[in-house]
Amino acid sequence: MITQEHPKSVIVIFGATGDLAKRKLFPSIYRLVQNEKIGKEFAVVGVGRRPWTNDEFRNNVSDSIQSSLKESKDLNDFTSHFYYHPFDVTNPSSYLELNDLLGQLDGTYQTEGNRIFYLAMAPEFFGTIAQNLKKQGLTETNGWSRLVIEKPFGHDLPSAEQLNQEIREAFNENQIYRIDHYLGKEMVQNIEVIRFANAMFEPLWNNRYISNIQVTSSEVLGVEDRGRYYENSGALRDMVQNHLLQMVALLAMEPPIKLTTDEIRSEKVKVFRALRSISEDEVKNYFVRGQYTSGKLGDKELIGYREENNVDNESQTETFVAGKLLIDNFRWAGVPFYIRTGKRMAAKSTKIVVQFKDIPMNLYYKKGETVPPNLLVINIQPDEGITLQLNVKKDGDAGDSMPVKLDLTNDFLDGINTPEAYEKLLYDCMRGDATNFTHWDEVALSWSFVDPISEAWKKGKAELATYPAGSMGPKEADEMLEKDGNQWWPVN
Ligand SMILES: NC(=O)C1=CN([C@@H]2O[C@H](COP(=O)(O)OP(=O)(O)OC[C@H]3O[C@@H](n4cnc5c(N)ncnc54)[C@H](OP(=O)(O)O)[C@@H]3O)[C@@H](O)[C@H]2O)C=CC1
Ligand SMILES: O=C1O[C@H](COP(=O)(O)O)[C@@H](O)[C@H](O)[C@H]1O
Repeated sequence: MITQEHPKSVIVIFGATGDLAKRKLFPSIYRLVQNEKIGKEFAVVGVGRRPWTNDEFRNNVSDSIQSSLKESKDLNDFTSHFYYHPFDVTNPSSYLELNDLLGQLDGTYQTEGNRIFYLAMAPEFFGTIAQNLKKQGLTETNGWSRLVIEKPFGHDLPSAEQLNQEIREAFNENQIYRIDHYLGKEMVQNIEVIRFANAMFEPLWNNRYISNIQVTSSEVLGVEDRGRYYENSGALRDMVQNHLLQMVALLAMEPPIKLTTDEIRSEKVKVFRALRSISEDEVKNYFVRGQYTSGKLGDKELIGYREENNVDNESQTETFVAGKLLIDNFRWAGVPFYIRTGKRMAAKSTKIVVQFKDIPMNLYYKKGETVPPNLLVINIQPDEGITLQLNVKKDGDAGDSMPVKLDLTNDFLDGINTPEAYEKLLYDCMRGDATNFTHWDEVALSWSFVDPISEAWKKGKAELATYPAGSMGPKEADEMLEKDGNQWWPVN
């Protein structure tokens, strides 16, 4: 059941001394309190191995908030709800002491026995933690207990199945919240509303009127200090298996009969089932992988991926992926969904471009010229909003037209006040709303789609292209669309 307001809970963060907790989780909890989404009935217990005291932990939380948010007030009051409990999560007996602390905090903060266990740690610990929580009795409370799991959920389908089995021995599916932070982004959540609340789009949202859909998520950052993780992951597992496929599912799904978690998830699952699987030998025709070499962004000289920390100097890991997806159902037969993502690209931008089919006859452009297509652009980040590219009469020339953009960016959204994705997802989890978390079926189907691609690459069945850091990816990604008579639309 979904709680309507002011959910109460103790939140245990495993990995509370790590990067994700500091950059995303603490500021999100702070904003939930400041925005009065949660009241005083909450406590946070941080777990890590570092021998910090409560005070050291609280100082770290304060620093994180001051460095991530423009304004911070009442920090002492806020951090007084935070407790640190150091232990190695592989040590079963330590969970008993943690349970005692949770019992005390339940009483002090009147959290009604509700517990969130947030696993902000490397995935190899997920199964162990879940099982220890169950075995040592931490899930037996008067209230509810929920498990939030960070990505990546496994490395491929077999490892994801194994992990799922371990977790399911301790928690039911309805207690498990697999986070995909893209599903918490305002404009990703807006995809459904734009599609299903506007009479003008839904009738056109099919293969009769849409030529192709492009989903780009480009990053300016390189791998930073995550080389060790990224070498085993690459862009396919890091971004495509989760964030990009989730956006494709939201764009392609049928209208759910109700806005409930189960109905929405079941429509997304149907999209994953209709995704045309690609055999290892076909991968080179549908996917391009690339790796950045040294380059320049503005005045800044950038090193190549192989020179980054903890990266093999002969690494074959892809830092860029572009792909062409086909969805074999009545609505989408014949419409390519092009996706691309990469690190060290020219711009930080997540954008969806829906390109409509050409008009049947060109009355307005000169012979040989084509009328620019109508484009619906959903800007997910850094700007949020939508633009619609239409053709209008060219000034003073009755027989000519030109494209203009109907820009709804500033009119309805103020990016500064838009809640962080993690803030929304944490709040959803506290309220028991799992709609914007991924169900196991979605995870399993997306691995089934991705596994032959990574297998083909591992076996060298497709070239690893290169691109200079600071560019929009390898030329092979442009050629993939050119073969279909299409082109990538600019992201900025
Ligand atoms: N950082 C990011 O931007 C994103 C991260 N993620 C995911 O979030 C998770 C965490 O990532 P991130 O914060 O970057 O990782 P970090 O390496 O920064 O943090 C790892 C955390 O795990 C703790 N830890 C490691 N081993 C143990 C152990 N045996 N017992 C107890 N604590 C332990 C560390 O504590 P200590 O050192 O004190 O032992 C530390 O708090 C990963 O699954 C990652 O894939 C997902 C999306 C984005
Ligand atoms: O999950 C991940 O996402 C980030 C990009 O997230 P965004 O919200 O900044 O678009 C990516 O940098 C990271 O490698 C990946 O693990």
